[in-house]
Amino acid sequence: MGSCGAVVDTDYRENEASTETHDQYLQKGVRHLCERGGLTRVPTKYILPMEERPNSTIGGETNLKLPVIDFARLQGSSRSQELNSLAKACEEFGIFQLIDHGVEDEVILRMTDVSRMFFELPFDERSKYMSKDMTSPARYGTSFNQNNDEVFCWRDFLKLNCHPLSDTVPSWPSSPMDLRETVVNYSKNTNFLYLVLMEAVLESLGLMETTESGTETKDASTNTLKEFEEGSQLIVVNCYPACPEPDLTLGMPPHSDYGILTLLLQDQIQGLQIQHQGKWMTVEPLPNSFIVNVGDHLEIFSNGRYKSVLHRVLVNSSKSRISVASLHSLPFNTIVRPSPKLVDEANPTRYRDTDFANFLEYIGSRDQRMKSKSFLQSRKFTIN
Ligand SMILES: O=C(O)CCC(=O)C(=O)O
Ligand SMILES: [Fe+2]
Repeated sequence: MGSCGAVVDTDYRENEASTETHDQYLQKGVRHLCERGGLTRVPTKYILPMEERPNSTIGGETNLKLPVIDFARLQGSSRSQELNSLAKACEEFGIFQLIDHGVEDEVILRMTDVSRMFFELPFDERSKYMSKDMTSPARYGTSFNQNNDEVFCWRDFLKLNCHPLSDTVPSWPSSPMDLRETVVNYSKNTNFLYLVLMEAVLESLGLMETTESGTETKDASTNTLKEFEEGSQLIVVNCYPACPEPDLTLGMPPHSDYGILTLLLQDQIQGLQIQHQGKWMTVEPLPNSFIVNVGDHLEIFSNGRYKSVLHRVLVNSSKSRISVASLHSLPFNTIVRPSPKLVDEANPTRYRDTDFANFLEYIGSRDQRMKSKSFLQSRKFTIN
């Protein structure tokens, strides 16, 4: 471990003016670190303690075929069957693959292309968007929570706030030239999928009212659906450069996503793992699909019936990997609590009321690597 630090420290001293500390150098991100070429070891800052390394934890070898939900069937005559599968997937896995989603190949292809091109820009161009402000409409950064992370993870990101688009887009990167148009288009498509999925989620939880004639009405759920429509959307483009020592580090530490649902687009390079029945399992990429995660807020809203999924990202020594996560949440100032219809004597409220401010406070307070699902744990009552 010591010699590894020394190798990179030498590299760093040659490269940078002496006023910059090694830590400040690493704050510029993994791509910046790799760009000079010839990196043969990972810097000490990225080396996880033995017990947190990818191969030291249980599982990891096994590939997992996730439950598959067919978006087209969800809207056709097989809806009730598909709703059952949706409920089962959210209860048992907290994650599924969404196929037949109707988003055009062109929209997806352009999104992955523009993402790759952004990370290939010169560092000075990317760094214009570096910011410590978590609410900034465009934020380039590295690791998970680079201000607090004791050990860094092997990932750079670009986070684009999509709500409301008319306010936020002008602050997004103007380079690559078609980034804004491409992300707007992509975000509208994923937001549409999200809203249709949420209607299905509400129905699968028994929260849609039915009239006497048997036709569905949204009346009782109108307010809830409206809140979802007015919710926030954050596009996170993740870049995991090839890593010289992938067994020592992670692209992302174990975490659950804090919002309602995440729609994830990954390329064909493996890396995502979920924890299932106590074991880390690798998610096999399925072409033309989105991966959909249950987030902490949906676990709370469903009073624990649907489970947010713990996941992490492995890196590899030969290929750079790109993923695009679209995180959907309720509006920032909304209090998230279990739906009253899912609370009764047999199922008392399991979670404290929570909002975005609680989350920000929590995330700012500790090293993310140690937290896993503990934000959610901190919102749990310990009565049962
Ligand atoms: O890159 C991936 O596969 C997962 C990304 C992720 O978990 C996230 O952005 O929250
Ligand atoms: Fe995630």
